[in-house]
Amino acid sequence: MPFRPSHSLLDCELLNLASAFCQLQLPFFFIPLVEMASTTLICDTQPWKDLKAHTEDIKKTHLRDLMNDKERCESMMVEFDGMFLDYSRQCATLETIDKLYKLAEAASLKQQINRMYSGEHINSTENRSVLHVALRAPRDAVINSDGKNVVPDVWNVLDKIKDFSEKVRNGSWVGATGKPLKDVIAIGIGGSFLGPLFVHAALQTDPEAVEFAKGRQLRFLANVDPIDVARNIAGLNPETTLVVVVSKTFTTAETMLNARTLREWISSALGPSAVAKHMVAVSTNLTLVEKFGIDPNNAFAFWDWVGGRYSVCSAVGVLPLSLQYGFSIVEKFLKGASSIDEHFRSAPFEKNIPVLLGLLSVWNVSFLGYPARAILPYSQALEKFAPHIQQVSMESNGKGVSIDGVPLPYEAGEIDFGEPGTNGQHSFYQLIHQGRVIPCDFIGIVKSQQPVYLKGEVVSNHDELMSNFFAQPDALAYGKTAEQLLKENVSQHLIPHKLLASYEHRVTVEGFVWGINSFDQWGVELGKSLATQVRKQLNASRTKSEPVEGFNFSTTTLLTRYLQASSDIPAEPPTLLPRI
Ligand SMILES: O=P(O)(O)OC[C@H]1O[C@](O)(CO)[C@@H](O)[C@@H]1O
Repeated sequence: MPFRPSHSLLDCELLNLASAFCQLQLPFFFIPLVEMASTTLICDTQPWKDLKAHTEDIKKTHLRDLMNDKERCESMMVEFDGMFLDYSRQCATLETIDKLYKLAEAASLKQQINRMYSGEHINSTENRSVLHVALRAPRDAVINSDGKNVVPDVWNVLDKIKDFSEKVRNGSWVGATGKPLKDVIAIGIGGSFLGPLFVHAALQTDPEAVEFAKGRQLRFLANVDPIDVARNIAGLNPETTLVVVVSKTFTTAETMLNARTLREWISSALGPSAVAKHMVAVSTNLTLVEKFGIDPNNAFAFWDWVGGRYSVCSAVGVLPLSLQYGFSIVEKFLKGASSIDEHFRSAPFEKNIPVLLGLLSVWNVSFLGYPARAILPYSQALEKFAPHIQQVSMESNGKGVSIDGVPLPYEAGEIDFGEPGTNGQHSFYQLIHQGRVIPCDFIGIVKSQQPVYLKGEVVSNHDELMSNFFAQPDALAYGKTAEQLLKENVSQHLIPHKLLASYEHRVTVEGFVWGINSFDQWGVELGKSLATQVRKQLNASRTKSEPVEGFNFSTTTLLTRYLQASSDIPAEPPTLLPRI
């Protein structure tokens, strides 16, 4: 069982030292013991073996030569609904692509896609359907889970969001002191934060969306670090602020402590009864929503068949974004995602953008041995795309066992990172150019929403940006690998969801081929469990001066020093809120 060495640097002025401690985690701690099935792993199939052998041929070719083959390059270009994918800079020949289609067949990829759309419980370890596609389905669509068409429920919530967000925006829903609620703080973490933040960042530069957002602020509170609370409430008035608590489970420690902190912020300013007008919730767990003190009528539901990291098209993203930009803008991007869903479901693999992206990821990771992937949008509006896809991809496919619980003899998952171009060129591109081979996704936008032309300049500012978008892949092509996604002049607020849906399905394709469950996340439970143990220890040490015990030597040493250095914190401090 492989150890996952990690290290953290606890360098805190309170401790006047920089000390690192290493802990070895056993990543399979929480995998539920499932019946070891005798299913064949994909690596035991002939197409996998053929691709392994083919790798030797590929290593003898040079991308420079492949790029000179016009017919090859032309056949590696695909477009759909304003997206143009050029994957000719991949270290692959037409024979490679054919072999990948055979691998897809061996993985029953088409059948698995069909099973997902038909609502089968493909998330077998949690016994759930996987139907985030239903969140953006047209009102008259029929998508079943457990024999029930879920689309009417989806639209009941969307209609409720439309109604509520319009009331808040037009001032017919006001706060406890009768003032309109012009600012929103959305509390959530992981999938309850990263997707909505990505879309918000993209819409902030869209002139139409900006017009709708005039006079309003939307902020996101994710980290339990009180600095994040302070930053979020800085300059805001509780009288004109609406807090949206976003949590699929309504149990996530960070989110619930932040929710209690902001409930205190509101109550201490406006009285306890103000919570009813200043706090609403998004969750699947309406019982815990009510127990927290939020009226269930002010809760916006979603369902277990929506994974947290796939939930941006549920009330998780739609509510905060509708409050900020209006439901009509949000409804448009749901349509963008839905268009990709239909494409993914029905397009033949050779024209199917998410399938091609997913198969090429498997090729890079499992055959060429390139575990990392750089996501490089040449658009500052997409600055939060890579952080969102990090969770979608790495929490989905960062697995070590097959969906049947069989330890994998190959690595699954990709190490995703990225920054907008051209910023990355002045940061980590040197390593990609001359250090390691890292497959790159270059994403370009044809028309900027913010055109700037200066007299006397050779090109517009957007063309300056795009000069790099076109240059970098060629600079890398000689020896490295890159894909290019060119977004045509679709309006900005359609792009986030076409990209988002394309990458959601890309990750799904990878998981289907690797034979893993991309829709559970048992691996993160260990950390939550250990944090609970430390939390209890800190409380016992601070309130009853109990010595640190039950931890390994390193953690005991650091915890003891932390407690000593922060011993001036009173055991029972008064309620303290940020001072900013
Ligand atoms: O929406 P919740 O239930 O608060 O969970 C937040 C996040 O925590 C995780 O469960 C673990 O990181 C994610 O899958 C999820 O998006």
